[in-house]
Formats: sequence, C-alpha cells, structure tokens
Amino acid sequence: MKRITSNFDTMSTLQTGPVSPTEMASRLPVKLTGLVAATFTPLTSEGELDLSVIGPYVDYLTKRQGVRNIFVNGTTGEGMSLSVEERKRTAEEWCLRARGKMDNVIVHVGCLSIKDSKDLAHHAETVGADGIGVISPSFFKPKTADALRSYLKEVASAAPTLPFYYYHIPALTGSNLLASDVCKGLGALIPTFSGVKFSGTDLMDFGQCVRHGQADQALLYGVDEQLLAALAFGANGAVGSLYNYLGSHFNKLLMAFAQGDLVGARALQFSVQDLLAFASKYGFDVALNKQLMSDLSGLSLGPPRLPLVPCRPEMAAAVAQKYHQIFPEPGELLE
Ligand SMILES: CC(=O)N[C@H](C=O)[C@@H](O)[C@H](O)[C@H](O)CO
Ligand SMILES: CC(=O)C(=O)O
Repeated sequence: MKRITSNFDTMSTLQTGPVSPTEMASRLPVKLTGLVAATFTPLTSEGELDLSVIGPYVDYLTKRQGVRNIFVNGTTGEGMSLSVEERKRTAEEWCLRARGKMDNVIVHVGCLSIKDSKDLAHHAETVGADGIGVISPSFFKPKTADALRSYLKEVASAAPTLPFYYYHIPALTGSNLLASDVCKGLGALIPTFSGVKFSGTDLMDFGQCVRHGQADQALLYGVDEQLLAALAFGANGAVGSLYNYLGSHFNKLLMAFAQGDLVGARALQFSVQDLLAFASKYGFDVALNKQLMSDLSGLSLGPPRLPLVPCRPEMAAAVAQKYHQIFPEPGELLE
C-alpha cells in the first residue's frame, strides 16, 4: 500500500507549494487536524465494557485506516448511555492504549448533570487525554448562547490544561442555537477553547464559524457524507464514525482536495454517499454502524446498549457486502 505523509495541513499550501507538517505547525498552531475517528465502545455480549478490544482497535485504526486521532465516548461511543464510572474506565483505557500510537485522544465529557461533566473533564486531564469535547445539555436546553457559554466555561474550567472543543450536534441535542453564535467570544471566556466539532448540516452556520474563528482553532466537520463541501468552506479536520472503516479512503479524498483535484475528491465523496444511501434503506444508526464495524474490522465490538437495539446481522452483512463492492481496494495510509 502506498504511504503518504500529507494531511489536511497540505491544504493551506495550495498556492505556496509543499510545506512540511512541522513548518506548518509553526505557522498555524492548530493542534487537531485531519481525520478523527469517533470510536465505538466495545461491549461483551452481556453488555458490559470489554476493554480488551481497545488495544487492537487502536492498532486497526492506525495501521489499517491511517487514522491517528480519536474522539471517544461521543455519539458513536454511546457515551450518554454509559455510567460515569464506565466512561472513566473507557477514557483511561483509550488514553493508555493510544499512547505513542495516536496523536490525539479527545474525550467527550458532556452529561446532563454539570457535576458529572466536570468530574469527567477533570478525570480526562488526569489520565492524559489530549482534549475534551462537550455537547449542549439536551433535557433542560440552554435557551440562549450566553447560557450555553456559561455552562461550557464551567465544564472547561475543570480541565484547565486541556484543549476544549465545543461539540455541535443539533439533531441529537435538540438545541436550536447556532454554533457560530455559541462560539462567538468563547475564546475570551474559555482560555482553552480550541475549536468546534460541527456535526450539523447547516453549512452557512459552519461557514460563519470559519469566518469568525481564530486562526489557531480547529474546525472539525462531522457529517462525513458531505465533508467535501465543508472542506471548501475551510474545515481543517473531520470527526466522524465513518473514519473507523473508511479512513484510508477519506485520506485519499483529503489528498485529492489538497491537490485541487475536485473531480477525484467528488468521486470518493459520492462513493461514500452511495454506501450511506444503501445503508439508509436498512435504517442506518449507531447499532447497525457498530455491527458493520465489527464485520469490516474483525474486532468484536458487541451489541449496542439500550435504548439502541441490535440490528439484524444480515442487515450489517448486506452493507458490508456493498462496502466491498464499492471499495474493493484499501485507500491511502498516512505515516
Ligand atoms: C449522528 C452521528 O452519529 N453523526 C456522526 C458524527 O457526528 C457522523 O459521523 C455520522 O455517523 C456519519 O456522518 C454518518 O451519517
Ligand atoms: C460521530 C461523532 O463525532 C461522535 O460519535 O460523537
């Protein structure tokens, strides 16, 4: 398999020619760029944590997918369905197993109780995470951007040394606040504010986050099937579930975009869309996605947890078959 060294950093070099990642780092101190896989949480068939899968999972992502960043205990990881204690144990194991292998482990610490979130944020700091992400509370929803900013500030203050990412996922939190409003002035309020993980389809709102964000902030897009559009708007990274098994192909998409090959980038993005359009007919959700990842990677990730219900195995098998049909060859790996 061909190895490439470029990543999102090359995108800013379209006019200036190749620049090494180290040089880029000194110019644009964005800590988190490139692909970030939102990991599934491995469970036993009885529904308990199966931490033994985490080491092999890290190796699968780095060696087979060329993915060197992870976002754990988020939507894909069913973080909101795990107990605080379970979230601590998984976060700790991911940090331990990723050490020396991954560039960034971002731990999602959003909860309904701010005390739990602060507890998890502090814990993430003590176990050596590289950053924390937080969603808006979804039961009592903050009514104003100000209220949400106050909440985020207090959670971030529990991990004063860790980069803080606001995780915008309106379809699941039910929040109707624009991410660009929430992020306005967040840097002044939260010294560790490092960027936004934008899992929404409102590209104008995303564009406004880019337009009014600081140069050193990560603009991470989270709707994998339309990443190319966000790249055009200035995304410098991507967090999503599809990078678990399509990382190497998305690396190719990033390369194509960086080289100005929009036709090539579009072909890859449309292939991903074809797979998702097929999977949608089976009701693609985290449960099906998790089974699909088990099938494609050979890792035993186990069932989802209630209220999610396991998908019928033949559904995931049909999607896996379609995956192999659309992507018969592996994509590109980063060094
Ligand atoms: C709702 C959800 O899970 N969103 C993920 C990230 O935020 C995405 O990575 C999607 O899983 C992916 O784009 C497929 O729709
Ligand atoms: C997909 C994503 O970003 C998450 O699992 O939180």
